[in-house]
Amino acid sequence: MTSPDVLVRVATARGVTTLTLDSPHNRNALSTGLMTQLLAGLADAVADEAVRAIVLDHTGPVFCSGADLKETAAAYASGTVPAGMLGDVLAAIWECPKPVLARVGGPARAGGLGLIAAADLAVCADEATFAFTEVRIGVIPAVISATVLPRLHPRAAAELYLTGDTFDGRRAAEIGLVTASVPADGLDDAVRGYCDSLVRGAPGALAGAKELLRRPGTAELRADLARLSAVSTGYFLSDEGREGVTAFRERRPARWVPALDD
Ligand SMILES: C/C(=C\C(=O)SCCNC(=O)CCNC(=O)[C@H](O)C(C)(C)COP(=O)(O)OP(=O)(O)OC[C@H]1O[C@@H](n2cnc3c(N)ncnc32)[C@H](O)[C@@H]1OP(=O)(O)O)CC(=O)O
Repeated sequence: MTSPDVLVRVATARGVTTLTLDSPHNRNALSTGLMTQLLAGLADAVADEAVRAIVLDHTGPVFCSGADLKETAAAYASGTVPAGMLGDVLAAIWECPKPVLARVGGPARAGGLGLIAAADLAVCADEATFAFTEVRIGVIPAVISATVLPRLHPRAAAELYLTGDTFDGRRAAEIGLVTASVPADGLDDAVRGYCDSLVRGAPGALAGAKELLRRPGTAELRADLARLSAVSTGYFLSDEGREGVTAFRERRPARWVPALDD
């Protein structure tokens, strides 16, 4: 029997801590509770000298469905939305001195793509699907841009941010959103192979190599994320954001203004 209060499971073996998003009922949506536990799991893995690498995994069919739109809908009553914490999570992954690898066995949407892009390595199943759905919800991929844009070609970013269209694992690998896309039955072997390589590295050298990869530096990232969190909050609180989130909760198409001609 698993406790509903545990949204991120932690297991450590052979130098690798696996943080498993475990909220399948809402497709591992980025609720405040899940993000709090993810931040705690990351901090513990960083502090543990026995840990050389971190894997972000998931239970259920979906890697991550992005911002928790039901929590957001409920928060409208208080005139605010829980948008800021995602920036802290992305910064914690991006700045983590230990390599982080995302194991993506199923779909990821919007904020979930921020997690994948923040990770140093990401391996997905060919059948996994991806989409920057934000504009269809009336918001923009603001916070996640801090990690996604350094990975993507500007042309791919423009196409995918503006259309919200769904793409598969092979395309995700082509455009650099993931490191590799493999048949689903080879996913665990591929993840294990990368982890075996990662744990062979000297811990200090791994941290130093990550710092090189993160230039121009973490101060800029933090400042960028603070600004982007405010932008994101503004969109979630806008008329379009409220309509998109409400339409999601009511399981109906969003009604944008002005409406399209028939
Ligand atoms: C970070 C920033 C922005 C965002 O992240 S906006 C979030 C955008 N997210 C989405 O558009 C994803 C919405 N979800 C889906 O498209 C699908 O659920 C899925 C991920 C493709 C999975 O499909 P599947 O058929 O497997 O599951 P269901 O659709 O039947 O959903 C099951 C269950 O889960 C609930 N749920 C799904 N996604 C969310 C979510 N994001 N938040 C809350 N709840 C979610 C869904 O409502 C169902 O619940 P029921 O009670 O069973 O109805 C902005 C920035 O970067 O700044």
